[in-house]
Amino acid sequence: MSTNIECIDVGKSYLGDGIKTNAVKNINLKFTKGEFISIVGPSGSGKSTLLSLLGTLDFPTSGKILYDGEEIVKKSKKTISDFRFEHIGFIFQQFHLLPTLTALENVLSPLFARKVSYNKIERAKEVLAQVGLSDKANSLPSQLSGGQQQRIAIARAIVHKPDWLLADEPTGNLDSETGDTIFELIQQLNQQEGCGVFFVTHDPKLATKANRTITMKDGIVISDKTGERIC
Ligand SMILES: Nc1ncnc2c1ncn2[C@@H]1O[C@H](COP(=O)(O)OP(=O)(O)OP(=O)(O)O)[C@@H](O)[C@H]1O
Repeated sequence: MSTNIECIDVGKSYLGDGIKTNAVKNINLKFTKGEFISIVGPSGSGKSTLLSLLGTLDFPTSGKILYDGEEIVKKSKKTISDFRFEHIGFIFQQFHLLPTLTALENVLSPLFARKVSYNKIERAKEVLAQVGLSDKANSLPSQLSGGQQQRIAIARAIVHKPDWLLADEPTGNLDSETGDTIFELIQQLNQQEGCGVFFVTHDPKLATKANRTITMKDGIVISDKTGERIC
């Protein structure tokens, strides 16, 4: 499955305290597997909402999102969860590592209770090596720096070989030098593993390094630019 994604008139509204917030509106976008897309825009412009819709963590209140022509969120909970396991990896600003598990166990955790065709431990060691942390396999998250914890979170996000890596401000908690290194690592994985990347960021310098930049404001896409990578 190549998992191209198409958003058709996608909208998402939230109802809270009787007030309706239109978090995203009229989104019409197409994404091809392997693309590296940055998503920028002011706080509250709908970036995280769009990312959770693309990741099937939430469902649109209008319009639809097609994955190779299929509308996944209309299917059963199990089908949605299997789809997410097979196709999507997530990383967040807060690393969300399990504090009592070692780095290697954290990387392995998405594979617990899943049947896969490869050796799970070998695969986890392989991705730990890809993020440059083979020597930290037995460390607990508390024994690692912020940048190292984010690397472990990235290894965990790609261990199941997803088609798309969804990154919600993954450099937001890191100093700019570490943030740049994390960005470069994600770029490398995009090229080596062939997984597409959605990279939400507030950092315009990082955003321009992607080959496609989507800018949001007040829930709508105000620009969608594809160009040469600057890096
Ligand atoms: N669960 C929710 N319930 C109600 N309103 C929500 C919910 N999640 C988001 N919103 C609202 O939807 C709008 C878009 O929020 P979203 O988090 O997508 O923006 P963002 O661009 O990611 O912001 P930031 O850069 O601050 O993370 C905001 O007005 C927000 O308050």
